[in-house]
Formats: sequence, C-alpha cells, structure tokens
Amino acid sequence: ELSTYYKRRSMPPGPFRWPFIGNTLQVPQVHPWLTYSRWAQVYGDVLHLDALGQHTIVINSAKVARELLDKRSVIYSGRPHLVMAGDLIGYDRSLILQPYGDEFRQQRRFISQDLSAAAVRQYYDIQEAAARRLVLGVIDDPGSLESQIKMNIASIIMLVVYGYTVKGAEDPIIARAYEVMDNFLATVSPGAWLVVIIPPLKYLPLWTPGATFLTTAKARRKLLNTHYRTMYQWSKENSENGTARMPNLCASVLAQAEGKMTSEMEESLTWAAASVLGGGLDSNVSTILSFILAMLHFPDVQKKAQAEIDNVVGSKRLPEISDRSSLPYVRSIVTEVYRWLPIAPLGFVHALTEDDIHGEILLPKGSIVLPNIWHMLHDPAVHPEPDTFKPERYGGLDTEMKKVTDLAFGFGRRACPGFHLAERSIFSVVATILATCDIVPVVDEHGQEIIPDVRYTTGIVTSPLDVRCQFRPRSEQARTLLVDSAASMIQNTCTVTTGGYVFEGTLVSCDFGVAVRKKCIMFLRMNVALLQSQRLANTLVETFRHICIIRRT
Ligand code: HEM
Repeated sequence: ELSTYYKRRSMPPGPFRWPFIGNTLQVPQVHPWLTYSRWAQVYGDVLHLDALGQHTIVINSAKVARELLDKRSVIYSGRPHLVMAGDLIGYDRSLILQPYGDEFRQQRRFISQDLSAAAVRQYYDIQEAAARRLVLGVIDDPGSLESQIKMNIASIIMLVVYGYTVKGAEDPIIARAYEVMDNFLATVSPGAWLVVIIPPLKYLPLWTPGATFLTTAKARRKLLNTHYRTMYQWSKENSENGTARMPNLCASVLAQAEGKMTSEMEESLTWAAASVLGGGLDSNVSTILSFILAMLHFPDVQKKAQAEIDNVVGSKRLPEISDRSSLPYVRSIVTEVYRWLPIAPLGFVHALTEDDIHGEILLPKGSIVLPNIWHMLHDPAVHPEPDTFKPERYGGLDTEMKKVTDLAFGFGRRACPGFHLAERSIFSVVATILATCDIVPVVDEHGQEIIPDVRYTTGIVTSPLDVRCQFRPRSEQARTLLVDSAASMIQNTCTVTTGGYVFEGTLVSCDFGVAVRKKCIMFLRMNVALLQSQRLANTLVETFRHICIIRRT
C-alpha cells in the first residue's frame, strides 16, 4: 500500500542532525547558498535539512529543479505559512506569499495580462526615458549612482503599475516603497524572529515586556496597508480624471472588467499591484549595480559591447528597446549579470503540498523547498570558470541564455511574472550606458583608481556592496544626444492646454546654463500629469511661471 511504500523509501541525505534542533545551528546566517553548494559535493543534488522538525529540501541541480519545481509544479507551488510576515504583518495578502489557490490565480492573471512579452511594449517609452535620465544624472553627479538607480527604477514601476509620475529623488513615495520592501525582506529572513519558531507567541498582548516583535509587526502592518491602499486609490481616481499616465496596470485591469469588478476583486488587484511594485524595485536596482561592478572588473566586455552598439545603432541616435534583437552581445551581458551575481541566490521558498517521490527519495508533504540557484549558475561542470564574467559563453544564442533565465527567474507556476518587464528595463539601462559612456572607476585623493571588491549582502535578495564609478561620456555628441532626448520628450509632450491656459515647455531654446535647463526640463516632464488635471491648472500657473511659457487660450 502506498504509504508503507513511501516509508520504505528514505529521506534525502544531509548533514548530521542533532536531536530536537536538527541542523538549525549548522545553517549559516550569511550566504547559506555557499554552504549548501559545498554540501552538494558531499550529499548530491538533493539534500535534506531539519530545522526544529521543519523539513527543508535544498535542490542543487537545474535538472532536478526542472523535474520537480517545473514539471510537478501543481504540488511544488505552495508557500510556507509565515507567522511574523503573514499572520502578524499581513504580507500574505500579496502574491509572493499566497498559497497555491484561487487568490493566487486571480492575482497572477491580473499581472500576466499586463506584463506579457507583447503587452510590455506599451511601457518601452517609460523605460527608455528612465534609462536616459539615469545616465544623465550619474554623468552630472557620480556620487548619486545608487540614488539615481533607485529613483529611476522606482519611476518605471510606479508609472507601469499606477500611472504615477515620481516627483524627483525627494518624492516621499519612493522612500516609502523601498521601506516597505526592506521590511518585507527583513521579516521573511530565516531565523529573524523567535515567534517563527514558537508560533503561539503571536497571541501575547502588545504590552508584554520583551515582545518587541509585536510592536514591530504593528508598525509594519500599518505602513504596509496605508502605502499600497493609497497608491491603488490614487491610481483609480486619477486614471479616471486623466492625471495618471495611461495605460497603467491598475487602469487596464479595471477597464477590462468593464465595471464588473467586485470589492473582493479590487482587493486582489490592490495586492497584485503591490506585488509588482515590490518585485520591481530591489531586484532591478541590484542587477544594475552588479552590471556596473562587472564592467569595472571586466573592461574588455565594455569595449566589445560598445563596438556592437556602434555598429548596429551608430552614433547618431540612442539605443532603443526595439534594438534588442539586433544586439546579441548586449543581451548576453544582461544574461551574464543574472548568472554571475543572481539577485535571489535561493530563489524564493516553495512549499510541497503533497508527499512526493523522486527516484529512491521521499519528499514529505509540508517540506520547504529551496532551489540553490546560485549553485546551479556557478557549477563549474556547467559553467566553466564560473566567477569570470564572460558573455561569450552563450555564443550569442538565445537558447543558451534561456538556460540561465529559466533558473534566475524562478520555477513553474511561481516563476517571476515580471520577467519581460525586467529584461527590457535592464537592457535599456545597460545599452544606454554603454552607448553613451565608459564606466570608469572613481579615483581617491592620490589619484588611485578604486575598484570595489566583489562583495554582496546576504538575504533573500542580495545586492553588491560599495559599488562606485563614474560615467565618462564617450563623446560630446553622446552627451548631446542624451540632453536632447530629455529635451525632446518635453517638446513633444509639454504643450498642455488646460483650464484656460496653454503651458509650453519651450525652455530648451532659452538661455539658462545646461544644468539649470536640465533641472527645469526634468521638473516639467515629471509634472506633465499634474498639468493635465483641469482642477490643478489654476494653482500651478504660479509654480510653472518660471519654467515655461504660459498663455491664455
Ligand atoms: C532582474 C530582475 C528580477 C529577477 C532576477 C527576479 C527573480 C524572481 C524570482 C527568483 C522569483 C521567485 C520565483 C519562485 O518562487 O520560484 C520572483 C518572483 C516574483 N517576481 Fe521577480 N524578479 C525580477 C524582477 C521582477 C520585476 C520587474 C517584477 C515586477 C514587475 C517582479 C515581480 C515578481 C513577483 C510578483 C513574484 C512572485 C511570484 C509568485 O509568488 O507567484 N520581479 N522573481
């Protein structure tokens, strides 16, 4: 009979388990994937760990991951029940922590209808504009590298999801969005909270001495709820009155429902949107920082990519996302970044919802399953010299690159729904930087170049540390192209007739210095949506008097 048959089979091998605590103390807090990778040499592709009775299965091979997480994804697509992150804070409303079921399917449907390979075309202009703004910003002020990346990545995802235009680096919405994500990642980090090990602690009253997790949870819950609900409501109201940039994900889903959206569906949409916003921040920022780090360590790769871009795009225009298909070396660089420093080295935990058998091994229901993506992408048998950044390893072939993206973006029904959007954003940033600039090290006070070591944070999402560089324009023409492109976006979009006024963004031809002009252009661009609102036009006349020509209609 099946259950005895199961029992005769053994659990996967793994390191020695201590009574009661199991392997809890053997799993390092820092970069655990490196330890799992070493254990793979001893125990093989599938290893078993026991943390206080919780079975954890680590998969160390792409082949097994495909067999289990992809092919049997009906039973491998759960998420573990998380007391602190879910019960106490409420992150379990968002897609990433949804158990496999109807709510999961509903949220994924909302997202995939707007972010498929074909649908993301509607966002190319947003991505290109952000990439160009990012490059201009870093040319002007190399010290702002990380904040430029964060702001421009946030500006893409806020426009895509809500149609919201961020109002410069100081817009509090940006800091709040990153804070909610930081809280999420800190909360789901293994071993961070005692209440995770002893769940009944969650019933303690708020004033219990020493129960700081309860006050932390309360604060995070409040921030989580207000942040995402405010964003969703903003999008809903302003998509109707024309202030929000159209199309955007929320507006498109609402329009498609043709007024038949129930309040439950709107709640699902609120959390689907929240998940896309959260998923689209640190992942992209970290990937771009890793790209820059790679270029500092492997300058020959830059040269090769620049030759390809010069050849295909020429120097008279900036690269566009539609050039992707003609730039295989640049595509290979993007893929190699995912492989070299995968942002999610252990992916995100899957939970097994039924007992399963793999070869001679029993995998019990309720196990947590961790794909060791880092190991799969650094196994020297599959990727020779894994620490070398070598885009040539793909031979320019998409089939070879797909072997990496199929792992780096997760598995089966839980695979990253932001893949196509991320691919385009990263490509646009990489191609725009390389087309217009050399990425060069900063120098210290003695004129010595500072090349940051390859070091990265630990956690669910990792990010390289201390990345610093300068963008040196490759020519005056390249810089002019960037400035003109920012300017032309204004000229195209900034004659706004509203509320009895015409606002004309003709500053490009005025006589201010380049820096002032650029700031004004940015400001105007970021406020186009505001100007388009009839209601606000009157109050904005005063503000815009200095930066554009205003006439009465
Ligand atoms: C370089 C960029 C990115 C990488 C490497 C990446 C990688 C991943 C990985 C490994 C997972 C876990 C999949 C699994 O459970 O097997 C994931 C999930 C997810 N990602 Fe991404 N991601 C990236 C960008 C994005 C972007 C731009 C978005 C939003 C547009 C996004 C939204 C999500 C969401 C919502 C999930 C949860 C899916 C679910 O639980 O069903 N990601 N991503």
